[in-house]
Amino acid sequence: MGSGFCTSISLSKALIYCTLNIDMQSIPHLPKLYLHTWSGIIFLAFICLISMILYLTCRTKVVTYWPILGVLPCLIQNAHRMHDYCVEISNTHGLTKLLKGPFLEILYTCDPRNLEYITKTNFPNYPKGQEYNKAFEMLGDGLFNSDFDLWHGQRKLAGKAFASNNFSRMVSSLSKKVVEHELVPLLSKNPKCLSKLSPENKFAKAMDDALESIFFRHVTPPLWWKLCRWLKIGEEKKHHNAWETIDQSMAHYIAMKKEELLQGEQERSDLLSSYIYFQNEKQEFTSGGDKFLRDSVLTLLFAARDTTGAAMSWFFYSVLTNPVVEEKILKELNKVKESNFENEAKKPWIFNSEDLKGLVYLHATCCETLRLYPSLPLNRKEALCEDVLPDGTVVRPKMMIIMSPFAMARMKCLWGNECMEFKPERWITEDGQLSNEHLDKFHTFGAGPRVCIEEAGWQSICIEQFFTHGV
Ligand code: HEM
Repeated sequence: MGSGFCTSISLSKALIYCTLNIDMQSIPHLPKLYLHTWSGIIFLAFICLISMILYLTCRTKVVTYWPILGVLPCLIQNAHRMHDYCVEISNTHGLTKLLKGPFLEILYTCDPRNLEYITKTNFPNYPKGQEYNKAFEMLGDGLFNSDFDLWHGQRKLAGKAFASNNFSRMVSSLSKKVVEHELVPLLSKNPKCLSKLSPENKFAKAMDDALESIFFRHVTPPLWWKLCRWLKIGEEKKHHNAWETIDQSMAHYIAMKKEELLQGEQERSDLLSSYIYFQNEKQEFTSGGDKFLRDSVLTLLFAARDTTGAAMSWFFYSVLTNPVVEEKILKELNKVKESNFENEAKKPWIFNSEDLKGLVYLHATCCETLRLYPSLPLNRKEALCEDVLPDGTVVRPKMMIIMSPFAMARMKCLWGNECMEFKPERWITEDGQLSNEHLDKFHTFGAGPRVCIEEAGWQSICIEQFFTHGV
């Protein structure tokens, strides 16, 4: 090493002499300077070589541990394709993998036994956690973003609001009205109405921006996004602006609804009215004035809006790209049409939730859509105390746990060799009934005490909103 180093110095001296034709001995301190320059170049070359080796290994290996940085470079490199990356991790490293970086310890899992244990069996040990709460700070103290007693109180209130008969009646009739008087005419007159040229809805855009920036908060180190928030740059600038717009709109809706209720214009059927009623009744956890109303209703909007939108988009995509499935659904719907619609000539036929009850193939198609394209592809929890998961993995306090229903759906060991295929038939038993065989590995709605509040009723609400036939 020493002699090689000296040789390279002499060679370089000769090279410079030949090229520049300078008498190097005539320049004072030159050998010392060369020595510094060359050791610097060699050091840089060494760093480049190591980085290249690590880069190539990182490209071919799914999870690589870099010195000091741990898995951080791999996470950053794959942030834009996080869901596919989870599938790759599971296919190469197994259903559960510990990922470590500076100030970062993530336990990634898509093992159904672990998910069941975390969300149900030992639920109290796995709250969403402080870092999750900070990432979703925009939702305030709403149900989605709270833990422990506050969550319990909010969950009870939301349960009461959803259980009201007025609410389900209102959703049912409003959905039908929207389809009949707005969606169908819009689609018939202007098939490009959903293009980017449609007029911008400020509130909708703010909700999109907010969700996108919150996603980035989940996949970047907390210190980094907090610094960006402080500087109001990049995704955090978007977040800040979205927050302002959302707050203005929410304040407007709340004031409008209070006014309507004061005038006695409306019965208490929507969720905001229910929350105002709970507050007037001084029920537990409802103090906090308009902030309580804003946090509760914004949470429901966040929880319902994109989950349903994504599910419906993937549903139509899957049906359109699988003509055999489409044919089978139309066959089922035609039977309902024949028995329910006296005046066949009157199009479009708009089905309501009652009409769609008992349509096994349609239900199976929805389940298959939500299996392959879960609206919440990643879910996150934080461990309180040390624990051991059913697969033997040791969990340490404060460890971040990332669960991936998206990856779970793509595991051959769980769903068989045809796991990637869109096959509603897997949800139907031999005697034509809906099968509950797969429910233990179907975590699209979560499970346990924090299972999606709409889990039971989602199908009736969503399908009714969009299902039209004969347009
Ligand atoms: C296809 C549609 C939907 C899917 C796939 C879905 C999925 C989920 C998932 C995975 C969770 C998280 C469970 C957890 O943290 O462990 C959740 C929670 C929640 N969902 Fe949904 N959801 C859907 C639609 C809706 C709708 C329409 C509403 C309300 C109108 C809603 C309200 C909520 C609420 C309030 C929570 C929080 C529950 C809690 O933390 O206790 N969801 N949902």
